[in-house]
This record gives sequence, structure tokens and C-alpha cells, in this order.
Amino acid sequence: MLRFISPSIIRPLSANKATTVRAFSTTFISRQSVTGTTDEKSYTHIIAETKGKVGLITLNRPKALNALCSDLFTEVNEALRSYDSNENIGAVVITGSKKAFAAGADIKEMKDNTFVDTYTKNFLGHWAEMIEIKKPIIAAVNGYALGGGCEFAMMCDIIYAGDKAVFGQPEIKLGIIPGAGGTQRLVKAVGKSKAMEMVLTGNVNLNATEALNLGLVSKVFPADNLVEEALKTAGTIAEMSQPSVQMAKECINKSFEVPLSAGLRWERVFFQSLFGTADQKEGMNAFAEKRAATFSNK
Ligand SMILES: CCC/C=C/C(=O)SCCNC(=O)CCNC(=O)[C@H](O)C(C)(C)COP(=O)([O-])OP(=O)([O-])OC[C@H]1O[C@@H](n2cnc3c(N)ncnc32)[C@H](O)[C@@H]1OP(=O)([O-])[O-]
Repeated sequence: MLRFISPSIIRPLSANKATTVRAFSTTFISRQSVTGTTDEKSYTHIIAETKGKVGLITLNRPKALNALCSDLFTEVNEALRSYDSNENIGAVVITGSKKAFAAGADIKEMKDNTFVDTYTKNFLGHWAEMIEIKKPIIAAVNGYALGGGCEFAMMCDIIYAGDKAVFGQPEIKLGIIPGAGGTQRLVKAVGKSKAMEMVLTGNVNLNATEALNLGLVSKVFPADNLVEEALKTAGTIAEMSQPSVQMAKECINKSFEVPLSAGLRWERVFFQSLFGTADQKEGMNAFAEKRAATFSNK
């Protein structure tokens, strides 16, 4: 069985202990998952596999159109963290079915919740854990990405869409509002007016072409090729130097959080720090010697 040791368990330990635990954890996971295509850990609501250097998570609640029940998201987080700590994995793809990436948070699960429960137990707070993942995540969206499904896709780093994808924020029709970034990330992706239209009416959905034209997704593929194309891009990313990849992801995400001057400073310091890596020497020497670089992630 694939084991995972949570970073929150590692963090409070002393530096030496943390290193030891992480090394043990990584070794154990890689032994299980490098060579095969399916991790031995089996989940109830997702399928987690490895494809070369890429982790592939397939949401698997077909009868509920991959409605994001709490347990499903817990499993996604667990799989993501295990990929994050696996030194043989360089990127992750998350996908759903042809009909639905995810039709939203699970309405039936939450319909009887009270305010006090949702507030004191931080309902759906665990969704945000995936923001801590250092490795790039590509959402490969076929079919419906509605409500929390659209927000989930936007929590990923790149979104590719199948040609029949539908993005929408219908929460207003349920008497609620988006609760996992639909009023924040969507605005940054498609602009205020379109985000307002989508969130306030609940009826204005984006098809794949519209999502592409507005910048919500970066590429559209025929539905049948979508996952393969996402895996190809993830595979390309996974071949790059991982410190560079992870710092680039962190810098781009910082641009959403901080003023330009702070973001530029952040970028400069990361850029400079990469001159302390063997991969920077390898990458630049390989260019000068007219050969392909082989990165060691050191
Ligand atoms: C993160 C914080 C904030 C987020 C909030 C949200 O996301 S709020 C949510 C925002 N999202 C929405 O409001 C979208 C809600 N969904 C829809 O509007 C439609 O399902 C559809 C248009 C996506 C597809 O229509 P279609 O006629 O092709 O298919 P169908 O309708 O027959 O569904 C098949 C089965 O899936 C079930 N199921 C589906 N979605 C959910 C769900 N979210 N939950 C639970 N179950 C769901 C559905 O009940 C049915 O089960 P049954 O009866 O067989 O046991």
C-alpha cells in the first residue's frame, strides 16, 4: 500500500528529523509507483495512477457526475500530497469523465448543513490544501465544470478543455454563492463583467471556445485526445529541472497575491538562487555544447 506522511506531520519536527522522515516517505512511495501505471493505494472516489513522471488523478463518481463530496476532496488531497513528495513525479494531471469534470460541490451532502456547522467546522476548508502543492497541476476538463467543479479547475495551474467542456458558476440558483474562488479567480481569468454575469445569473456558461478566447483555458482539444495532450504537457514539464519548475509556479502564483514590486523582487531572488543549482550549470553548459540538458533536480 502506498503510504503518505503529511507535511503537517513533518513540519513541527526538527530539521534533521524532518529530513529523515521525508527521505523514508519518498523512498517508500517511489518503490511502489515508479515502474507501474497504477499506484497500489486504492481510493473510493478517485483513481490515482502514475504515467512515467506524471501523476494522473481521475475523479470517479460517475453516477453523481463527479460531484465533489467531502471524502472525494480528501482523497484528491491525499493523492496530490503523495505525488508531491515522490521525487519521481514532476507534474500532475487531474481529469474527470467525458460527461463531467465535476458538476460542483455535492449538493445532497451539504443541503442540510447549518451556518454554525459550516463555520465552526470550516466546511470545505480542506479544498484549499491543494494550493500548497508545489508541483504543477493540469486540469483536463471534459464536460461539465460547474460551481465547485469550475473552481477546482481554477485551483489547478493550467486548464486544458475538451471541445464539449462547459464552465459555469450556478451557485446563485441554489441560494448560495461560489465558495472556493469563483468570485476571485474567475474575475482574474475572464474579467469582471463576464464573471459578474456568470456568478449573478448562474445561467451564463462558457463553452470551450469561449473559455479559450477569454483566457480561462489555455488549449482546447477533441474530447478523446484531451487527457493524452494534458499528459504530454505534464510530461514535458516533468523533464525540466524541478527546482526551477516549482519556483516558477510559486512566482506566478505570487503575482495574484502581492504588488508588482514585491512580485518582481520575489522573482529576482528565486532567479538568482537558481545559480546555486547543478541544473543551472547543466542547462547552460548543454546549450553552449549544443546538446540536450539532463537535469538532476539538484
Ligand atoms: C466549493 C464551494 C461552493 C460550491 C458550491 C457548488 O458547487 S453547488 C453545485 C453547483 N452545481 C450545480 O448546481 C450543478 C448541478 N447539476 C446539474 O445541474 C445537472 O446535474 C447537470 C446540468 C450538470 C447535468 O444534468 P443531467 O440531466 O445530464 O444529469 P442529472 O441532473 O440527472 O445528474 C445525474 C446525477 O448526478 C447528480 N448530481 C449532479 N450534480 C450534482 C451535484 N452538484 N451534487 C450532487 N449530485 C449531483 C444528480 O442528482 C443525479 O443523481 P440521481 O438523481 O441520478 O441520483
